[in-house]
Amino acid sequence: MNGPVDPVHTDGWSQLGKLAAGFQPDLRAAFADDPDRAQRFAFAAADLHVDLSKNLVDADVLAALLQLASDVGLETRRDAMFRGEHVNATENRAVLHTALRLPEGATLEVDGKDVVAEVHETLRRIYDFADRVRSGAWTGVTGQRIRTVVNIGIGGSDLGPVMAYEALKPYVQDGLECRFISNIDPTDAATKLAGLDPATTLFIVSSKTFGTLETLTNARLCRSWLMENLPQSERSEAVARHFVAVSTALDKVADFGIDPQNAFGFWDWVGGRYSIDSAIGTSLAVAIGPAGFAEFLAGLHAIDEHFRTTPLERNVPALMGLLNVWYTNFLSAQTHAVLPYSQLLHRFPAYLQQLTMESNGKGVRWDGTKVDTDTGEIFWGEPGTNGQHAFYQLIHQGTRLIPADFIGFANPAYPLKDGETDVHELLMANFFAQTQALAFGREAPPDQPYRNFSGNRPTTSIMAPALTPAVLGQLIALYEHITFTEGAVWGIDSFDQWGVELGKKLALDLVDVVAGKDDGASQDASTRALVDYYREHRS
Ligand SMILES: O=P(O)(O)OC[C@H]1O[C@](O)(CO)[C@@H](O)[C@@H]1O
Repeated sequence: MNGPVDPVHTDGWSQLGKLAAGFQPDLRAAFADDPDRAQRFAFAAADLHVDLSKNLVDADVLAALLQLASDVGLETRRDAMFRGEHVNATENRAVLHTALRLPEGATLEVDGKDVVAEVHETLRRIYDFADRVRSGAWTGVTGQRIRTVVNIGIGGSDLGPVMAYEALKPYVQDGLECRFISNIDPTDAATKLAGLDPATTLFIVSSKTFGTLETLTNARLCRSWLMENLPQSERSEAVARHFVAVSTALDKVADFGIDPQNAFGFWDWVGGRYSIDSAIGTSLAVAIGPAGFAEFLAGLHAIDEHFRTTPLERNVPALMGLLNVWYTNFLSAQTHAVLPYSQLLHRFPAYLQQLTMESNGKGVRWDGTKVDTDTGEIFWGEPGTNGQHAFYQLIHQGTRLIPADFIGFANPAYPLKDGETDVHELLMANFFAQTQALAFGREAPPDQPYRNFSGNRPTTSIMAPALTPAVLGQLIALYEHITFTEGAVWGIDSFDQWGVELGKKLALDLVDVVAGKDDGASQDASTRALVDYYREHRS
């Protein structure tokens, strides 16, 4: 693979630099001068309707962004990813989460193997397992059916499953509940296990590497809890009936004591933060059933096809990724808000934080050369309207530019009425009002400058008919490909995560110091003092 292009030395970049100098956005004028703006900047991608018209963009900026995409070879890199080339250069791996959602019968040979056949073979096993749990055919040691599935995992082995489970709650089978244990803070295991009946609880240990400290510690805590709370006579079969595993390291699964028959594998070409559609989604498949999970995969695939085949000027993930580059590198935006007008998406911003920040928070390009521009947007957010009563003040009147994605649905999951008023309509009126206020502002009397709304604060509105499994899949794939686009422009490897290594190693080095088995003499003075404080105050 050729080395990355330094974007800063491209024609597109220099055009954007010129356009940014003295850039005076005026969305009021832009709409007044161009009656078709709302239509011209509205795009369809599968079931998603995406309105980019309230962004700080005009025809010249758009043309320069598309020039930049061409200069850095965005489409070439995209095609290389879909083909299974080793675009994860620092780990010398293919990047093929898109293969996880290819329909049965498709073929894709990678490193001499048809990966689609393997994907569907694993899906069949997951679906069979999900059916058995859902029907009650899979029982615990006392013969009772499973009522609670506890996913034990962290990072990509947690954030996707919990986000999707929460988002698709209306599709979860009655009488089944999923819980998620991730943090090594023992509070997490203690509170999530509270009130559970071991006889009706099934654990899914989800870890790509099966070597993650948090996950293995929590898995052992749960195993002990199970053993302590089941009658002595039932314990010998307990792990076999109450533990399954998801991993690429099936040998380590066996070492933990889980029967490889009860394990679901996946492949090193699936990155952790791109793995919700692999066996890592097993808890979701159990919760919403194989048909729902298949619909979810089809949604992801629909956006893959859009990204793979649509010309860039209508390609929604590409356009959104390029706009983010415009804001980050040319208009000095420091962060990016994601504001779902759906309570069901309350974990979506947290999910996106790993997807975008672990992918693109890099200071060197994929060939090891140093980047010479900002990379990696800082994503954050909360569901509307809660955010409106918390931090929107800063988005409306603060000094920083914060591009914001608003996500909303025409149909509610719970159509409640307050007397004659449809409450979902109140929610959506807020969505529309906020994007309007941010774009167009309102001028205050000169003696009341604190009431002034400058407007020209950019938003993207993403809408769909309803939050179905397919639409959730589409939203995930949309942001995956936005992330890919930004990484391709910056020339970075969006698929490694070396930045998490050092902290993990130092934590292991400090375990004995914290326990008082090592005097910590080799530690720095601040760390030593903090550990001393901890040890003095620990009762
Ligand atoms: O699935 P695993 O191997 O336990 O890893 C969990 C998470 O840890 C990370 O490697 C970061 O530490 C993530 O990329 C990953 O999703």
